[in-house]
Amino acid sequence: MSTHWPRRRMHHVFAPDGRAVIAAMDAGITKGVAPGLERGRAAVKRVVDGGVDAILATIGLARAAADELGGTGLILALDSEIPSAGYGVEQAVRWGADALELKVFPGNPEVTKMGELRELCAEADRWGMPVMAEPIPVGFKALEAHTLANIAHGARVSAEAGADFVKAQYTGTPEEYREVVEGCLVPVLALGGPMKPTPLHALQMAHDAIEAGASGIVYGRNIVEAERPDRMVAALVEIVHGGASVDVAAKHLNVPL
Ligand SMILES: O=C(CO)COP(=O)(O)O
Repeated sequence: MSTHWPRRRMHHVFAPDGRAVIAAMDAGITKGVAPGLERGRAAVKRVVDGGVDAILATIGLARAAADELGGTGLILALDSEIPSAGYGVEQAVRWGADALELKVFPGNPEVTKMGELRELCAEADRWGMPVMAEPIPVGFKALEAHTLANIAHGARVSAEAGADFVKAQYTGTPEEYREVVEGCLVPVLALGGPMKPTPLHALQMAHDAIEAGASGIVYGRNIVEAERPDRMVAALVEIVHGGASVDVAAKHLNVPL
C-alpha cells in the first residue's frame, strides 16, 4: 500500500489485504449504449451486489449511479476527454472519487499522452488524489506491440511518471507477468480485455495474475457482459481476496437463478 498521503483514498479502492477487484464501466464514453451497460444504474448495482471493491467510470455514469454505488470505491476515468494538465482533478475531489484514471500509449509515434500523465500526477498529488495509469503499448489495435517487454516498459514508465497504481494487460505465464509486476515500483492490476472464450478463462487469468504478484484485476467486458455480472464479481472476489482456485470460485457461476 502506498506510503504517501493519498493512502486514505487508496484504502477505498484496495481492501485491507492490499488487493482489489475493479469493474471497468467506462466504455460508454466511446461506445455510447455499450453491451452490459445499457441500463447504467442497474449495471452498477449488479457489480456492487457482487462485492466489487471499486468501479472505473466516467463522471456521467458515476453521477447517475451515485446511489447504487454507495460507499464502493470510484475511479474516475478521464480518457477520451481532452487531456490537459490537471484536467478533472477538482471534479474528482468534488465527487468524492478515490482515484483518477488515464490511458497512455507508450511507443506511439504520434501521441503517447505520457506528458499529460506526468502533469496529471503532479496536479493530483497536490490534492492527495491517487492516479491509476493504463499504459497500452502503441495503441489498442497495435496487437503486435503488446509484448511482455513493452507491457513491462509501459507499466514502469507510468510509475516513473508518478502513477500510484497501474492497470496493465496480462500476458504470458505467471512467471513472465511477474516481470511486469516486479519492475513497476507500484501495484499492478491485470486488465481484462475482450471477452474470453468462457468465464472460466476470465477466472483463470485473474488467478494467474495474482500468482504473478498482481494486486488485483480491472475487468470490463468480462464482468459487465457476463451472464450474471454479480456472480462473476463474486467469483473474482473469491480468487483475488480469498485465494480460491478457479474450480472453487466457479461455483459462484453455477448458482441457480
Ligand atoms: O478497461 C477498460 C477501459 O478502461 C475496458 O475494460 P475491458 O478491456 O476489460 O473491457
